[in-house]
Amino acid sequence: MAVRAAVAGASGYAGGELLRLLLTHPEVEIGALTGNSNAGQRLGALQPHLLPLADRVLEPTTPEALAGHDVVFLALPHGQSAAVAEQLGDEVLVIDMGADFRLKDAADWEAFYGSPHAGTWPYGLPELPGGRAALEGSKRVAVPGCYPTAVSLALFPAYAAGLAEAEAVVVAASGTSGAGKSPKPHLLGSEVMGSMSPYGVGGGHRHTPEMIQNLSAAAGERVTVSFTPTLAPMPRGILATCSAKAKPGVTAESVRAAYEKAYADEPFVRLLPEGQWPATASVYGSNAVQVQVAHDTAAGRIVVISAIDNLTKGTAGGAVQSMNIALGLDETTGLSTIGVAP
Ligand SMILES: NC(=O)C1=CN([C@@H]2O[C@H](COP(=O)(O)OP(=O)(O)OC[C@H]3O[C@@H](n4cnc5c(N)ncnc54)[C@H](OP(=O)(O)O)[C@@H]3O)[C@@H](O)[C@H]2O)C=CC1
Ligand SMILES: CC(=O)N[C@@H](CCC(=O)OP(=O)(O)O)C(=O)O
Repeated sequence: MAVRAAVAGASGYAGGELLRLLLTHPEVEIGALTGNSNAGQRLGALQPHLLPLADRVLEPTTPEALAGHDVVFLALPHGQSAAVAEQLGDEVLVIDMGADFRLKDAADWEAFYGSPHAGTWPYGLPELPGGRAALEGSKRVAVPGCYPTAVSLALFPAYAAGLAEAEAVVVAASGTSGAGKSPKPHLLGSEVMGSMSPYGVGGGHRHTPEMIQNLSAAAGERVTVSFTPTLAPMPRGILATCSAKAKPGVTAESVRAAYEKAYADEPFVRLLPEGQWPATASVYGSNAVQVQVAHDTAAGRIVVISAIDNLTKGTAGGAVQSMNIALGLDETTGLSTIGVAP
C-alpha cells in the first residue's frame, strides 16, 4: 500500500524540491499540498517545473488539511513547525525540514533563534555515528540544516577517529536558494550576480551550534567551530572548506584510512580518488555528497572539502532518506546520486 504524504510549505524552495523527489518515489502517493500566502493558487503558477502537479491547488496549512496521511513534511519557516506538529497526533510520521527540533540545548536555541525551544527530535543525518538507529521506526524527524549537513559529513570522521584537535575552521559557500524564496534586498539579482560575499561572520550564524552539537558528539568532547558562510552567485550548491589541527602522530595515510572506513558503505557519500576535488556542479540535483581530504603537513592541519546540493541532500533528499529509514524502506528509494551536467 502506498505511503500517503502531505507537504506543508509546498510553494517554497524546500517544498518544491521535496515534491520533485516524491513524484518519482515508487512507494509514495502525494496527498495534501499546503501553503500560506499562496493558498488558493495553482501549484503550476508557483512551481512550474513540477508539471504532473500543475493543476493541484494549495490549501491553507491547517490540521484538517494535513490529517489522514502516513507522513507529513513540514517545509515551513523557523518557529512555525511546532504548533502545526502538535496538532497532528502521535501516529503520523512528521518530518520537519526547518530548524525547530534540531538542537538539544535549549539555551543554544534561544541564543540563536530568539524564541522558546520547542524540543528535540531524532536527527535526520543517518551517516553520523548511531544516526540510522535513531531514525528507525521514529515518528518524528528533524532534518539538519544545509550547512551542518555539508560540514558534519566533512569533519565527523576525523573526530570519530580521534585525529583532530577540538577546534575546527569552516568557510562555506552556498547558492542563493538556501535563503528561501521570499524576496530579500541582499538577494536581488544585481546584488548577487558576479559577486561573492560573506555574512554571519564571527560566530553569529544559527547553524554554528548545530555543527558543534554534531562534531562534539563524534569527538566525545566539546569541539569549537569558527564558521564563515558566504553567498555564491549560483542557485544551488554548498562547497564547504573545513579544517582542524591534526593531533600528534597523524599522517596523510591515517587520515585517508579514517575517511575510507567511514564512507566505504555509505550509499550517498563519495570519498573522491586522490587528486580529484568536490564541486557543486557534480552534485547538482542529486543526493550525493562528495568529500576529499588532505593532510597539510606544513600547517599541521587536516583539510576536508565537501560538496552537496543544499536543496537535495541538504534538505529534501535528506528528508526522503530519513523517511525511508523511519518507515523501514530501503534507504535509497526514490533518491539518486546522478547529477545534471553541464
Ligand atoms: N532552502 C534551503 O536550502 C533549505 C531550507 N531549509 C528549511 O526549509 C524550510 C523552508 O525553507 P524554504 O523552502 O527555503 O523557504 P521558502 O521561503 O522558499 O518557503 C517557505 C514556505 O513556508 C510557507 N509559509 C511561510 N510562512 C508560513 C506560516 N506562517 N505558516 C505556514 N506556512 C508558511 C510558505 O508559503 P507561501 O509561499 O504560501 O506563503 C512557503 O511554502 C525552512 O525552515 C528552511 O530553514 C532547510 C535546509 C535548506
Ligand atoms: C544562502 C543562505 O542564506 N542560506 C541559509 C541557510 C539555509 C538553511 O539550510 O538553513 P535552515 O534550514 O536552517 O534555514 C542561511 O544562511 O540562513
